[in-house]
Amino acid sequence: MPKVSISRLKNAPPILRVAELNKVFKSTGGDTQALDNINLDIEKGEFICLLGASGCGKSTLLRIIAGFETATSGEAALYGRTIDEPGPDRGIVFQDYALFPWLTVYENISFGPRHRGLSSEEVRHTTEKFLKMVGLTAFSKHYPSQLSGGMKQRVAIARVLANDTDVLLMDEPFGALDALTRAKLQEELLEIWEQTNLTVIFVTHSVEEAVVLADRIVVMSASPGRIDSDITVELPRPRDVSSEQFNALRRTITQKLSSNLGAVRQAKSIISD
Ligand SMILES: Nc1ncnc2c1ncn2[C@@H]1O[C@H](COP(=O)(O)OP(=O)(O)OP(=O)(O)O)[C@@H](O)[C@H]1O
Repeated sequence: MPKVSISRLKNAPPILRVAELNKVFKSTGGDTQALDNINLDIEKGEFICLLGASGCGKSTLLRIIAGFETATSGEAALYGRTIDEPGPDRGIVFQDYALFPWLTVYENISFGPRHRGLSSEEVRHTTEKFLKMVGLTAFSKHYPSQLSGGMKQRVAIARVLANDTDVLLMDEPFGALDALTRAKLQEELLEIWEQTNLTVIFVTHSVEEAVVLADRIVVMSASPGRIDSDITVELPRPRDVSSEQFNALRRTITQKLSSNLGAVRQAKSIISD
């Protein structure tokens, strides 16, 4: 029995709209067009993976949605409001955890709720709820340096969840983890996603990770960063990585990425000739 049917997404209102968005980085070495005319509508509750080769602009797009970076033209809007700064409606999880090393696990997670002005009872309730959700209740008094990579990433996820965020932005969050821990955290993330109303935008290089996780895979191509294709994943959950359908989709997407890479190499060689 699939845990989540993608039918739960039908008719959900779009909450995030990226429209005609361009990003050019100017530097003394020349301009880099990181993103070229990106258009993307994301519905509430969707799990989107941004997938593409290094340099295709995945992180730049995520950082613009997070409000850390501004578009050169076009816009990203959440609930109809242009994003021009970070906000509590979006939380970001990076590959390198970005925890406060001087705070315990409990204090890292309770930091947001305390600064939101919740009562001490609400802070305790929220912190304990998310500690439990990520399976770290027994480690609440540990410091980040006393945790494994997987545990640190669980704390980072719990910290974002405790901020009562709507959109969870994840930039290759499991990229530094070993294969087994990565698979476990993917499973846990999907469980959390099912228990909450979160919209997830997840950046990855890994085709397999995207096919395991996503409702939609947005495949990007580089130089400049563009959306190459937007693929709805109809496979039931939990997904069987050894199934024929899983592998057929993985192959199709890998071929797309390879042909994108080939086109970029060809374009670069024409430019440099
Ligand atoms: N602050 C910056 N200044 C100048 N150029 C930048 C800056 N940030 C990114 N770029 C350039 O923009 C392009 C897209 O970079 P970005 O990091 O978004 O790609 P990515 O797909 O996330 O890559 P990776 O998978 O390697 O992290 C690259 O050519 C990169 O060199």
